[in-house]
Amino acid sequence: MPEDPHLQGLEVYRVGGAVRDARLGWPVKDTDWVVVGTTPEEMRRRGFKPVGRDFPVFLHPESHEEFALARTERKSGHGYTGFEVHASPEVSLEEDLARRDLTINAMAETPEGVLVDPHGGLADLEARQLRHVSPAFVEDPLRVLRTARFLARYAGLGFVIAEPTRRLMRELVETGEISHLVAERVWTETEKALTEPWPEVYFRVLDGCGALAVLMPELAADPAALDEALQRLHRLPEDIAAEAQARWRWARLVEHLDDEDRDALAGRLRLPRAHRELATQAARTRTLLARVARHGLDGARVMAWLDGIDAWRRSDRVAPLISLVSLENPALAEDLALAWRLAQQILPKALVAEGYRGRELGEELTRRRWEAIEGVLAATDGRP
Ligand SMILES: Nc1ccn([C@@H]2O[C@H](COP(=O)(O)OP(=O)(O)OP(=O)(O)O)[C@@H](O)[C@H]2O)c(=O)n1
Repeated sequence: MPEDPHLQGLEVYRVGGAVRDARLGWPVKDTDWVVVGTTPEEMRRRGFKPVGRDFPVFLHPESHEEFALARTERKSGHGYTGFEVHASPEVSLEEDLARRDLTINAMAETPEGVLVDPHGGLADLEARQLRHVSPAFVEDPLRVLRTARFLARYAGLGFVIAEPTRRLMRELVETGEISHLVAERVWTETEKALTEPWPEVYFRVLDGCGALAVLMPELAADPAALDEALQRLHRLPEDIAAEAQARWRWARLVEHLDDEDRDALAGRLRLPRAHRELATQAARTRTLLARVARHGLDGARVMAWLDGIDAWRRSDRVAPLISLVSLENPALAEDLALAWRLAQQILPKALVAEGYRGRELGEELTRRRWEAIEGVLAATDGRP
């Protein structure tokens, strides 16, 4: 790096997550840099590509790593828009580090690897403490969620949130500041948290400081149900794609809510449609499990479930949901798989060939599928 011609004569420091994670022995995702003592014009002249909307950030012409000009930030209102950014060649590295959220995120390092650590980040890293840098922590309520998310990532390493920081988090809730967060920021942070190794920790931290009751009141309303939901986060169907993990975890988190509460929550957070749909499917599957446990298995319940998850049009949905069922009731999962396989073989095309049309076609299709399912259930002894 020191001999990189694009950086010749520039004062640059590695900052943030890269410095932290390297020292933790955690995989370093991408490296962010701070540049001190220069101007946007000079960065462009060196071939850096400006990308920042709200503050001056540039992409390196070759490595494409992010280089931000040192800046200070001051709160000037509620929420995200309420920030005054000041970037100029006079802003020092120390000033830039002082605006950051947690001490472990406020360390910098020269290209040669010399640590600059004015806030005791390394000591906190070693003591496993998430601690705020300064009282300015309260200037951005998103930091409550970020701190919860970092704990969801590092809890297994023994990290805790320092008590004074917990106090500031509660303060951000009590002053109502947390309620100014826009849905998009809340969901972005929550979705990231759902991909962390200990996602349940995120929700426990938010619940503990009162933020969950403000941001996701449907989840906070019933502590016992929340507790169970958090335990479910690690119980997912087999073989789901990595990109689907957050969606599945979310679905498991909210599957116990009634339709109205689940919709209200999804609406408040402006969830993407795929998340809403999967949550509904998980809820329908939960209903099926409960009905079968109470009343036993019959064709009507299986049909209601298949209709409820829109299985006939979206057959790809069925296998993962059956996998979900098998976590709780493997015998039922086997019956469902067989019933579904047979019912799926009954095709509209064949009925058309027999002369069925329109409404009669639909009714006959349902009747035969039902029959196929009943046939399977009668033949298996898996009925509770
Ligand atoms: N509300 C915020 C957002 C970001 N930061 C600072 O900006 C840095 C970069 O933010 P981001 O890329 O979101 O976090 P990382 O620490 O790099 O973590 P991740 O591993 O999740 O990317 C953080 O380290 C932190 O110092 C902050 O102080 N307050």
